Amino acid sequence: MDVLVLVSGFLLLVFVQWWIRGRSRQLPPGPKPLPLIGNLLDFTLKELWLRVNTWADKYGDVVYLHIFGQGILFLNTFEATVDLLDKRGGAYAGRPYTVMCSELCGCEKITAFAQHGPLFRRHRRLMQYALAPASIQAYRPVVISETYAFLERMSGSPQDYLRHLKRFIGSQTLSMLYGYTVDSEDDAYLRAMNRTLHLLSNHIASLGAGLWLVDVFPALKHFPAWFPGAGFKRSAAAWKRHIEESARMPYEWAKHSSEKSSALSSYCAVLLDKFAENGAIGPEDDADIKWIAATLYIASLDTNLTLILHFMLAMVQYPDVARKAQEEIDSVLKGSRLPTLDDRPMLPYLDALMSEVMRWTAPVPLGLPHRVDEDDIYNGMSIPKGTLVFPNIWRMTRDPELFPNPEDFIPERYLEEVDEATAKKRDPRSYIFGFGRRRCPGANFVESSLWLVFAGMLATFDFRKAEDAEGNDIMPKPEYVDVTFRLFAEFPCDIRLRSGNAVKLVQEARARCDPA
Ligand code: HEM
Repeated sequence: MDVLVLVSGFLLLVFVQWWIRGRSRQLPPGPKPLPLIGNLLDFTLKELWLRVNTWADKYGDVVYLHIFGQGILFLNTFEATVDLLDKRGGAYAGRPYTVMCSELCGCEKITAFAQHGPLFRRHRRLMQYALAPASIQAYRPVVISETYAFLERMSGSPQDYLRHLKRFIGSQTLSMLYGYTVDSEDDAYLRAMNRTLHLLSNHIASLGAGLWLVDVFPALKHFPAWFPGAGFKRSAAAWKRHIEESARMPYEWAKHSSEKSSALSSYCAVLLDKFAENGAIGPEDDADIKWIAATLYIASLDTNLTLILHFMLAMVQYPDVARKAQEEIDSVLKGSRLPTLDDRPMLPYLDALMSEVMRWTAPVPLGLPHRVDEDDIYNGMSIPKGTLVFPNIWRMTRDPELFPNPEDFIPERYLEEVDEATAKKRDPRSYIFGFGRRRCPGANFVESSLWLVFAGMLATFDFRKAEDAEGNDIMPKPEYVDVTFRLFAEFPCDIRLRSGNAVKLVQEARARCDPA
């Protein structure tokens, strides 16, 4: 009898332990996977955020899937995202590790792809210094002069807006990072950097680039490059060379020119000065400054382009909003000059419009993936080490409780009086820049650079719908072309100078920026 009690007790203990372990290994809910390929067929590269939203409706706050065993977790509420990516930030700060991108193409040196380790921490410390509000003041003159140069080019041929925008964002970023002035669209540094961005987005590092076989079967990396089928190794070697060259060239230029007293103040100059104060710059610091600058270029382009294009789309689709913002600008400036950052406190409607652009755009709708570096449990659900975690920023910006009629563009929602907690929850800056230790370090910078573009464009141009051959308005319908950014191709619109005075104001503003 005693033996029976002992054995039953032992079996009960084993069962309880098994049950607890089983429960603790319970993965979050999600669509049912197929053997081996998992949920591969559930994914789409077209507006993936809409598909994820349907999973959120069906399965709730957290949704888990896998592709070939690689776990993928979507966090569908602000609260769940803060719980994991902010509050447990130390464990959730990794990035995906892939043989093709991280190893063969050498992208680990680019901060956005770096694992959560010593290089990442050094980079983030330097970025924090160089992109802090006090340092940003130093780049303001180049930001302003590039903005006016853009408005001047736009006033010559407004219908070429996409070309002007790409040139503007590239020139402004190179200028701010290296103190380098681009004088044509064919500039060698501009071309090299843009090719790096193209390689990363289309061939190496995004979902849109597809899945490399070597990432499913890592042993393939040991094949010699000449081996039939190992073409990926030859491509990776060529791409790696290009990426390194595109980072090296403008940085060498900045180092050389920072020795001259006439050098423009830039991110590189700020950091080179900081190191010079502490003695000679070591090889590790040198490499860090170079790769951070390249990272910042790569991170600036598509994010800025996505936001400015959505701003233009909103101005075309919501002419009353554009008119209201223009009336506010006119009432303060009376057509005497273009708006400057000092005018911002007098233009509250424009501020509300900018917040609404950020919310409505949700430029990186599913953020960038964070990799979990240790096994974790959340609300009784198991999150295995190595899972890639995506914040569902798209859903946060469409929360109907916070934003009634979320698909409509309504700046007035930001003019309502609300308590501090609600204001923080509704501020798109609380989520569009990502979370935790990976949160976008460029958030402070774009706050003033984007405001200046929006204010300048509204002061200078009218945005209308284009007309078809019969004179009917063409409703612009954006075609999203990227899986990471809400980036769309050109859309038909009719952009015109507001008046002859607008050209004069742009030319005067430009002239004030030119060194005497
Ligand atoms: C224009 C609007 C921008 C938006 C909406 C935006 C948004 C984001 C988001 C969502 C992330 C991922 C954060 C995460 O993993 O949780 C990110 C990362 C990053 N952003 Fe931005 N960004 C913008 C502009 C910029 C600019 C202008 C710069 C540089 C001056 C910049 C530099 C970076 C860098 C370096 C990272 C990688 C951070 C890391 O991996 O540690 N961003 N950004």
